[in-house]
Amino acid sequence: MEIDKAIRECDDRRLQTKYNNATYVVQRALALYSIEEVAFSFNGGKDSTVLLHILRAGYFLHKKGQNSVNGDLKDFPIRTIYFESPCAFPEINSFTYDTAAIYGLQIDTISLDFKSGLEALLKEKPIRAIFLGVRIGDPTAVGQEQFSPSSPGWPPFMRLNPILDWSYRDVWAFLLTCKVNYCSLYDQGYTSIGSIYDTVPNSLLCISNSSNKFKPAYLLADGRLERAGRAKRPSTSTGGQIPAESNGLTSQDSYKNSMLTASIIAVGDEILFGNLEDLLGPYLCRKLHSIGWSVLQHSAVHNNIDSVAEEVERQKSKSDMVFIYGGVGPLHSDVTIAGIAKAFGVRLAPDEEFEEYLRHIIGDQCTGDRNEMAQLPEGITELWHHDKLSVPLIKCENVIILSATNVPEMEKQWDCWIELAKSSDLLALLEPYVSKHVTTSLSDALSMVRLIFMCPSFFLIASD
Ligand SMILES: Cc1cc2nc3c(=O)[nH]c(=O)nc-3n(C[C@H](O)[C@H](O)[C@H](O)COP(=O)(O)O)c2cc1C
Ligand SMILES: Nc1ncnc2c1ncn2[C@@H]1O[C@H](COP(=O)(O)OP(=O)(O)OP(=O)(O)O)[C@@H](O)[C@H]1O
Ligand SMILES: [Mg+2]
Repeated sequence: MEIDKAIRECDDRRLQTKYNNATYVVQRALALYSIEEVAFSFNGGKDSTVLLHILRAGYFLHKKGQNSVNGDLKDFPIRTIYFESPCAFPEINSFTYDTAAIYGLQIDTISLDFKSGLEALLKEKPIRAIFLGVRIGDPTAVGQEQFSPSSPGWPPFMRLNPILDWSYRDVWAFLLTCKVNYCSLYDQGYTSIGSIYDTVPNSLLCISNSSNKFKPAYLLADGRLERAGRAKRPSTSTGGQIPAESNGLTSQDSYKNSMLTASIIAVGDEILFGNLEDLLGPYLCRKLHSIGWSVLQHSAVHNNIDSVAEEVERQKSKSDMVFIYGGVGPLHSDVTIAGIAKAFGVRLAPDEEFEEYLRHIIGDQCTGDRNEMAQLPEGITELWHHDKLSVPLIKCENVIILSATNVPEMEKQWDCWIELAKSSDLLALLEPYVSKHVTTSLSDALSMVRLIFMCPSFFLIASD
């Protein structure tokens, strides 16, 4: 079988592992469901083209176990569904039908929306599971596993996502290594294809001396920018810009003129054993105080997922912002990020954008098929990039993760954080604050306390 052969003969270990895992998912699904009970959702896009060949290879390997296989191009009995739309690119339509003809796909074309179309299909056919080319990083992938039941409100079926953990880079490595056809739009600078109304070529591939000539999609160096050619929808991903609604604080107005609160969490056994003097916590306390924030608590916890999770869970609801440092790195004992994911009840998932930053630092020294440091809490993570930082600051809702291990590094990260916060709506919250001293002739301390409670803003006044 040509796909299986091409992957086994290539020398890309990462691709081989991704391929083995994906075809394994296909084989397990085919062991669980009969051929009549599965369907393949194919739309001619690059991810579903990868999936087509993974399914062909997975089916071949499944049948090989039963000694009843010929590996022919047209040996593909899985029902294929295509939701046709008048808004689709003609190139996508023709590629879909041409591919169906080459590989003998039995295509059911559906002209309804996804949900109604699936409802009608499932009434008519015994389908129980559908293969999709969804990948982590797609807006619809959040919370999905390789086997994910359809969402509440959708007809009941299993979503099968064999290439869920593939990156943009993996997709192109596969298509080019296997030398299979893909839709011609990808050679014209399109990197992710939606409808004709929301998709243009990716401007990052524009050939500099020409406004309408683009390089092919596989030359996009940073997979995180795959959707740069898609019309913007509300999203948590920032691409270096900080969205107004994402400062992690609940309501701006309620904070105006009142004191913002922070908690600081240090993670590290060495601090608790007394082997290391913690200089970073006091530094952060001073910095927070200098911008008028009140530090409610500064705690230290063990390098252990549950200790981090419990402390983050406590502090994130108590304070406006939580700053956490220590336990961020490549060691097995570095569990801060896993603890934060646990505190928010989300899983760790590969973050393609973060992986690209790490790749630039580690370069070719990066071995293996998965960079564990690029696993970040799914659906709640924003990367705040600053030119002075080699990797961005990581923000999970109102928790800021600082990877500094010494004061000069912390100073740099703090300065960058302040600058980035100023460029977002956090600016209003970082307005200079004025501390005023009063002298009173009131004789007893109790009267002084009363005065503080009656007009606190006199003691802490925002500049406006
Ligand atoms: C076969 C199939 C099954 C789907 N199942 C679900 C589902 O269970 N829950 C859901 O919210 N969306 C489901 N969707 C919709 C997708 O999540 C998503 O909205 C769709 O692929 C459009 O993506 P786009 O807006 O990026 O083009 C399904 C789509 C397809 C084609
Ligand atoms: N119109 C459709 N008909 C059938 N399946 C679809 C359709 N739209 C999306 N899908 C399914 O959802 C998956 C994810 O869609 P998505 O647009 O992210 O990927 P793609 O179209 O394969 O590639 P690209 O990201 O380049 O557009 C597809 O691989 C396919 O399985
Ligand atoms: Mg698409």
